[in-house]
Amino acid sequence: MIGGENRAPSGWRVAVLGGGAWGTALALAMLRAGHFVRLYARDPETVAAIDRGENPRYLPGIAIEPGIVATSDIKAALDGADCVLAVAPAQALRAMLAAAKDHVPNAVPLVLCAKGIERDTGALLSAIVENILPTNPVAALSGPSFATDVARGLPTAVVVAARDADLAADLAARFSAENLRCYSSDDLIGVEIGGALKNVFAIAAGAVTGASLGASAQAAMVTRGFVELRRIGAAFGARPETLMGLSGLGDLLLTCSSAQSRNFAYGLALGQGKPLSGLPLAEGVPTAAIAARIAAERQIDAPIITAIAAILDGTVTVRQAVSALMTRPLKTETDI
Ligand SMILES: NC(=O)C1=CN([C@@H]2O[C@H](COP(=O)(O)OP(=O)(O)OC[C@H]3O[C@@H](n4cnc5c(N)ncnc54)[C@H](OP(=O)(O)O)[C@@H]3O)[C@@H](O)[C@H]2O)C=CC1
Ligand SMILES: O=C(CO)COP(=O)(O)O
Repeated sequence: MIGGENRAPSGWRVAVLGGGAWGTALALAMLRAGHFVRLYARDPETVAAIDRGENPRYLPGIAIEPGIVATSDIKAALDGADCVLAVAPAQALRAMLAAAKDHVPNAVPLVLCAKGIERDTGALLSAIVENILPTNPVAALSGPSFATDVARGLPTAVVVAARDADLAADLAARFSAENLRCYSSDDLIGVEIGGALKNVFAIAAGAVTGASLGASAQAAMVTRGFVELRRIGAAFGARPETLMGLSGLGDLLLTCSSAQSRNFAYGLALGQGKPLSGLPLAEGVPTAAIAARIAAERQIDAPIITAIAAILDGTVTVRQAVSALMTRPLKTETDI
């Protein structure tokens, strides 16, 4: 725990639900911030590996320092927790919360750490929490942060959002440590939308690179993609300045420019015409489909999202999508 008068006292019992790359990295981050950490991984092999000081399936080559109590018993993980971090993939959140529901202590904050929109329902993840755990305040942690960077203790900045600004500030203070700087926000929806939609554009950026369309096309796609992100954000009530921040522009910059991003890597394979099966989690795949549906239903102009969804469902090729995007009617740039 580092000093500074805006830092709250530490020593919470933090339950981290999800033993993948991000759950493991956040468990380490919480440990370094001075908390008592229990990590729930449903796979006993992951638990055994973390006990040995590694998570080779999800964080190969990274040493897991001692102190995290790993368990595949979700009840034990949640017993007496002061705070819960939900770190399963977005499409698995509902199932994981259903398993956790009876064991989450009343009124403790539930912090969403996944980035996505539920594909079947169009629900934002906060709505799923509010539905399953109505007495637990919901927060979201998002921003440009590769699990490997955080696990290695490299300097990283994220944003922690909750509707209650005081709760967001308290969580941000408690989670911050020497190399994890947490900003706070009361724009929960804005932070969620930024994190969810950037994954779709990271796939698009990978596809542009994979199809060798050039750096100019890449910059155009990211810029116009950001316009679409802001349009959809506005439709959900997100504040524009939130989307200009870490969860939104910040995460777009990171994941649209690095093959370290699994979404970018997925798009790269797509653009190169390589097989997609067996690739790691790419949250942008289900989110593209539901974001395209939301845009169509709400009559939001989102041609890049729509194109990515069509490429992913095999309706059009990358080249056909690019051609369609380039021949759309001309317009003023400031029409957002
Ligand atoms: N990796 C990163 O750099 C970052 C990831 N995120 C976000 O965090 C979320 C999780 O990503 P990440 O950890 O990287 O994904 P991984 O693919 O690395 O791990 C997913 C984990 O979730 C577990 N899981 C899946 N379904 C369930 C379920 N129903 N109940 C309990 N556990 C389940 C998996 O368990 P099992 O092994 O048994 O399948 C696995 O441990 C995503 O939304 C991602 O966008 C956000 C910021 C950074
Ligand atoms: O969200 C992330 C970094 O902020 C991780 O991105 P990927 O899931 O694309 O690897």
